[in-house]
Amino acid sequence: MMDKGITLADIGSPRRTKDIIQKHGFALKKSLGQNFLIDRNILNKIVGAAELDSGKGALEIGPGIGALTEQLAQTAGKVVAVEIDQRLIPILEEVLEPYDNVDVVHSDVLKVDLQGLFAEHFAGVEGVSVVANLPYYITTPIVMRFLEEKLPLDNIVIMIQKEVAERMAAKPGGKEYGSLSIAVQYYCEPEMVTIVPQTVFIPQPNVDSAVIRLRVRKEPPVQVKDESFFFEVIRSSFAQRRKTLYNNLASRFFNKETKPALEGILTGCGIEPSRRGETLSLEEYAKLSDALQEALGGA
Ligand SMILES: C[S@@+](CC[C@H](N)C(=O)[O-])C[C@H]1O[C@@H](n2cnc3c(N)ncnc32)[C@H](O)[C@@H]1O
Repeated sequence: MMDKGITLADIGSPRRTKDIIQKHGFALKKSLGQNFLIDRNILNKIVGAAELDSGKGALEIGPGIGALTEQLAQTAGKVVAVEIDQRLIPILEEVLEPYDNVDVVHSDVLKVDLQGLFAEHFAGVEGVSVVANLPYYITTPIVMRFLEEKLPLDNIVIMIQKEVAERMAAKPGGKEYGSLSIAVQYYCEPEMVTIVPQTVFIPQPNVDSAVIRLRVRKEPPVQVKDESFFFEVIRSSFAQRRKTLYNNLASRFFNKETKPALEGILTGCGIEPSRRGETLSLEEYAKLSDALQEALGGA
């Protein structure tokens, strides 16, 4: 396939990326996390991890100049790319012109009506995955928005800062394990796909990156009576990492008079009060959240 004399499937090559940027006089904005991918091997790994086929859809966040979008368009049945930067819209329309299965939406992914977007663009599609080289400054709010809205997703395959990927995949006991690990693992099964060197971007970021696949669960692995209280308990348990679980929970949920009950609640769940939040498993948090809620009169 040819596009004005240029071979397709190469937006992500260093040469073509530079040509597109130069032709449009585009100045990359650091504040929007604009580090564009210029490595075919990494692009292939991202797309491969999303397990797409011609019946499936891909939602890309932040297409930039379309390097990943083009690979997705060649693999998925339908691609929707949400880009915040108005200056990139005409560029995307031009470079993606040969593909009739791509819709570019000019919007902020944190504000766009995701349910409406799914209904409008993915009707009749068998399964949708989020696939993105994310703007790192808002990785966590983006991922949490997709998970909390309970969109019908198969996978979330994202390039993110390596440390954040490690936190998402962390198991109890280590220093990376925290409220992000638990929230992500409640909704998904995380799996590291690959570590990515800084040299595959223009311009190069100051941090190391990783691609992670979050396979979205059909059902959470634990049942809780009240999801929002469960997450509140988790956040409170990590409020001050040096404090014990007992002290963190006491400052959030108890006063002087009610505090003596906490020890019994914890031991009743088989949890030593002197443990720290980072040692508890998802199952233990589920048990603790239900017991605390009952004791506090919320059940
Ligand atoms: C790391 S770049 C990735 C560009 C391209 N996908 C690639 O891999 O080369 C992040 C992209 O996200 C866009 N972006 C930043 N904040 C956004 C937001 N809130 N909503 C949608 N797009 C956003 C940026 O303008 C940029 O195009």
